[in-house]
Amino acid sequence: MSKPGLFITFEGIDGAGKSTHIEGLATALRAQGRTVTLTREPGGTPLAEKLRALVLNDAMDALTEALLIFAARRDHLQQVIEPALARGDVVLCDRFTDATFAYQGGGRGFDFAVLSKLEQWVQAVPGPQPDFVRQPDLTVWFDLAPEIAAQRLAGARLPDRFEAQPIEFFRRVAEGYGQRAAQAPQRFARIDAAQDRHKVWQQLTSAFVRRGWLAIMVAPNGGPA
Ligand SMILES: Nc1ncnc2c1ncn2[C@@H]1O[C@H](COP(=O)(O)OP(=O)(O)O)[C@@H](O)[C@H]1O
Ligand SMILES: Cc1cn([C@H]2C[C@H](O)[C@@H](COP(=O)(O)OP(=O)(O)O)O2)c(=O)[nH]c1=O
Repeated sequence: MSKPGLFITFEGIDGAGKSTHIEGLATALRAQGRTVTLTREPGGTPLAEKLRALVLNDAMDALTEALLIFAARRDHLQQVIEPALARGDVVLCDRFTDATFAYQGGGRGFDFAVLSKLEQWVQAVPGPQPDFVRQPDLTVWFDLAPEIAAQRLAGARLPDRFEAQPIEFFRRVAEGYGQRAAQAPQRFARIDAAQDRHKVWQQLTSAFVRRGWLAIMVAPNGGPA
């Protein structure tokens, strides 16, 4: 029988080091026989990528921003994530709803109750129970002080609407992630992202080995560590 699908999300403030490791993890999982769907939010479908370009570049108020992000999420869930999980894929998704609570809720100060309502509507999909709401099986949280993230990003790339925010914004975003992790501790694996790349990779793969999702510790190229 084929293995059940797994939905894994990656979170953290900009510059925390997510992108550095996601592809390596996909390679490691593929090397162990899993089919991996690698995707991101906002985005992941042609429509959601158009919405991403608007959200990252155009000025708008906080409600418009939240609605566009959740609209993109609904399309992404229906077109990509749910079909992949139904096939038994491992879905590795760079950001998901925790980012909305952290950035729109924590960062922008938008109403958490409204975000929770949108989460319930948008993530309601056919499932084992009639009122099933899709949530990640695991959320890997790259926890990093905003000061260190800012140093890493300085000059690394052209900032978008979020990356251009002052450090206080990222303090609130980081707090938002902390709150979400405290609300669902069993779903979160916290990574100390201040460590060097190799140690971060080791923490990341350990979280998968502990859950039986990777058989051995593997190097970023898919080989033994
Ligand atoms: N553990 C680390 N130590 C130092 N620099 C890092 C580490 N991990 C990533 N970086 C660098 O920090 C920057 C941001 O990393 P990135 O993976 O793009 O972050 P994110 O995707 O979370 O925004 C990049 O220039 C990357 O090379
Ligand atoms: C998914 C999501 C992302 N974002 C923001 C966080 C990031 O600054 C930006 C894009 O995320 P990301 O893809 O991580 O950016 P990059 O590839 O440049 O590292 O969108 C939100 O504000 N809310 C959300 O719900």
